[in-house]
Amino acid sequence: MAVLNPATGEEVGSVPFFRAEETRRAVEAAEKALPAWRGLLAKERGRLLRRWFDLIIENSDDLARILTAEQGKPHKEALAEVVSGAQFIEWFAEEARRTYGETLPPPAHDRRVVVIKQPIGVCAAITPWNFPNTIVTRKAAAALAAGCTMIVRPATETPFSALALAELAARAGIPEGVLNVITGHSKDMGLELTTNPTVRKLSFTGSTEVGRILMGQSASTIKKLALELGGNAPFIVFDDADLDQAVEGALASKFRNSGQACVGTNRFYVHDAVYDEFSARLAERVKSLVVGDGADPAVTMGPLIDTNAVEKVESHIADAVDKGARVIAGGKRHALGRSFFEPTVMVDVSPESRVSHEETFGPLASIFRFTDEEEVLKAANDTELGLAAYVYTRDIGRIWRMGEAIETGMVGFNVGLMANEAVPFGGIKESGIGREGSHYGLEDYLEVKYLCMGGI
Ligand SMILES: NC(=O)c1ccc[n+]([C@@H]2O[C@H](COP(=O)([O-])OP(=O)(O)OC[C@H]3O[C@@H](n4cnc5c(N)ncnc54)[C@H](O)[C@@H]3O)[C@@H](O)[C@H]2O)c1
Ligand SMILES: O=C[C@H](O)CS(=O)(=O)O
Repeated sequence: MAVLNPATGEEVGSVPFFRAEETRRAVEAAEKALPAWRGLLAKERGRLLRRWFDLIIENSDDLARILTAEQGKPHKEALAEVVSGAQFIEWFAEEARRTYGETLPPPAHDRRVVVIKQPIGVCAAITPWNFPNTIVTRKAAAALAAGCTMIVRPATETPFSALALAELAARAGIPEGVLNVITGHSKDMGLELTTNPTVRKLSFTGSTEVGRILMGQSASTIKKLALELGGNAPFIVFDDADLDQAVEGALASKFRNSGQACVGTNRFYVHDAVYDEFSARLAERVKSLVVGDGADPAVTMGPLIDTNAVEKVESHIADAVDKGARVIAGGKRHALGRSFFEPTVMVDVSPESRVSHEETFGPLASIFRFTDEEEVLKAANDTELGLAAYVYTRDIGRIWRMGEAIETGMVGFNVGLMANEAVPFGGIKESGIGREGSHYGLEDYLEVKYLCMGGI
């Protein structure tokens, strides 16, 4: 299966196109490796993960170049993703030793209660193309730290980042079968991973539509699930906001990875009192982005993953303009052609527009107006998705009211980027189940077992 560079159309390389049989073999390899891996001391697993982290950092520039070649993001962003991904491994290398159990007050004089934590077992991961390094490591590091083994099926478009990570894991001394990367037919592999009874957990990151399919397929074997799905993040700017902070936060939250980020802003809500100034300043800032091949160090925004993604952005712009919106920056395909698109800012967007309920997943900032807190909270929550939200205000009372009332798994106040290895990353409603990163991320790969000691 050929992998193409989205910036140039050139073939980056090719990978095997496996199907269900090879997937079964990968599951068997993970099952075979499990007893020895879970039998290691936690600190022994931690040392191997730490070595993996060290090798990734040593090879971070090459990993970033692989990432840019297959996914398109600028080298600087790719390097940041590789380092961020490695930091999940560093975190779980340390966290491995903190899979604590406990004793509970006995229910009777002749009983004692002990609670232990054990690894779930063989786990599977299916990952998307937009962050092909860090979304693999945040799953694999937690799974391996807990004593699980894992099969990873990376996105069709971006397999090499995962394959390179697996190569470095092998060089770090992580035994064969502990981390397995397979490439090939997504549906066949997904069906095998969701219905094979040896696989006890599936961790999926991708669209809500596919998450729904995989959740259904997993029911036949009652698999544990971690689902990191679609987003529709609101970015709310109140009249007391620091507009310098808000514009820089907006640029990071909206235009990182050409807007192809699940936690990226999808809807801007700006108070009437600062609407014109914020919009004009964001449009001006956006015009400074340099669009091109991410391998060029001067480039700050790469191509979209493919022309289907471009067509979705165009359809959102056309729909919004039909309903009264105005484009004040960008608005069309870039002169470079292929899947390059001009970073775009639209104002006076109607709440009836598709973009208020559909994830654009592209470099389009759609700015809605609001006048009061109640109105904007209602609008922000008017979606079946609930991953991330951003609020710019300096009013402490409002921060608490919005933080508690917004229906998302994560809320950033006066920041545009908030994901890292030490925090519980994840969504609510149809944005998913479970958390990745922090000790919550390790708990997601452990089973709780109750031991009842009688006859004391
Ligand atoms: N919540 C998060 O952390 C997060 C992170 C990144 C991306 N996403 C979401 O992912 C979407 C974009 O990524 P995408 O286009 O890769 O998503 P996608 O759902 O199309 O694909 C995700 C993965 O699933 C595979 N896949 C697709 N159909 C499948 C099937 N029927 N059975 C098994 N596997 C299948 C794909 O090959 C890919 O590996 C966006 O909606 C974005 O919001 C969410
Ligand atoms: O697409 C969403 C990813 O999870 C990006 S990150 O977690 O913000 O790095």
